[in-house]
Amino acid sequence: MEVAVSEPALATRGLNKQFGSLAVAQSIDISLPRGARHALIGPNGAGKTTLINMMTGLLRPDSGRILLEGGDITALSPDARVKRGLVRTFQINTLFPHLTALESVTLAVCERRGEAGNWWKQLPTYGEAVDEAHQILSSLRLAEDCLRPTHALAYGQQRLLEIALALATRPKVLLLDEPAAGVPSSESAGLFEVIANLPDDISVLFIEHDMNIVFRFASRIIVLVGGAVLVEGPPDEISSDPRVREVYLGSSHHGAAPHG
Ligand SMILES: Nc1ncnc2c1ncn2[C@@H]1O[C@H](COP(=O)(O)OP(=O)(O)OP(=O)(O)O)[C@@H](O)[C@H]1O
Repeated sequence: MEVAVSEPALATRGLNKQFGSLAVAQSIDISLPRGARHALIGPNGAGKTTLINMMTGLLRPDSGRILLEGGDITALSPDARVKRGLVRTFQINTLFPHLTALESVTLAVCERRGEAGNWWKQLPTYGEAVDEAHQILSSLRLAEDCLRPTHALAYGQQRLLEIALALATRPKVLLLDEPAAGVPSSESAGLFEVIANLPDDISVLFIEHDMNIVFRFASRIIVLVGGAVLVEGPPDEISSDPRVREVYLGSSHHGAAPHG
């Protein structure tokens, strides 16, 4: 399908969701342009993960639409969305501890190529899958450790491996839910540097609570409060926005207040 260049990589239109009487998404209109490095921030319970869950199809919105490169994906299953290029990582570790990084990513490449169940029948092309996996791991600075079992990798490397598995699906849009969760703060900037340097044809939306990281690596910031977008803009505008300051200084949360 030919896609107009002006079409956002991912967009939500009038997205609404209630849990009982609690409105967790209220008329959410978000546009993620191609190549974006956007952050989704907000206090605990603002509805960030719920929004990502609706984008990926884990949760159905009560109303509204989700568009991937202009095409309506609201009714598609999570698997169908991954096949179309909308891929996420989770806050929790979902890795196989005893496989090496290279084995895990090779399996993910084979899965994308439809060879996962019978890779042994495809030995000639299996080498190509290993090469592709190795190249992905190199791009994430994991090549040196790619033959070590996953459980022996540093936690920051394990989080990068999660991203490597997502890259093996050849995503157009990557949704990263706290990709540095649990990583020592001294390592999280390195992890975000890798994310910022992903190829330009991958659009990224990440949830992150560390405001130093958000202001350093996001090109735009979407602030969600009480299930609604409070404000969206570039880091300098967001850091000096009095409404954002009030939300962060006036309520409990587990990140630092925006600086600026
Ligand atoms: N399945 C569910 N059923 C009922 N309420 C839910 C459900 N999932 C989330 N909630 C509630 O919806 C609100 C939004 O939750 P969500 O996890 O999306 O927030 P968040 O912004 O991601 O928070 P955090 O920063 O703590 O991860 C919270 O009040 C939460 O308790």
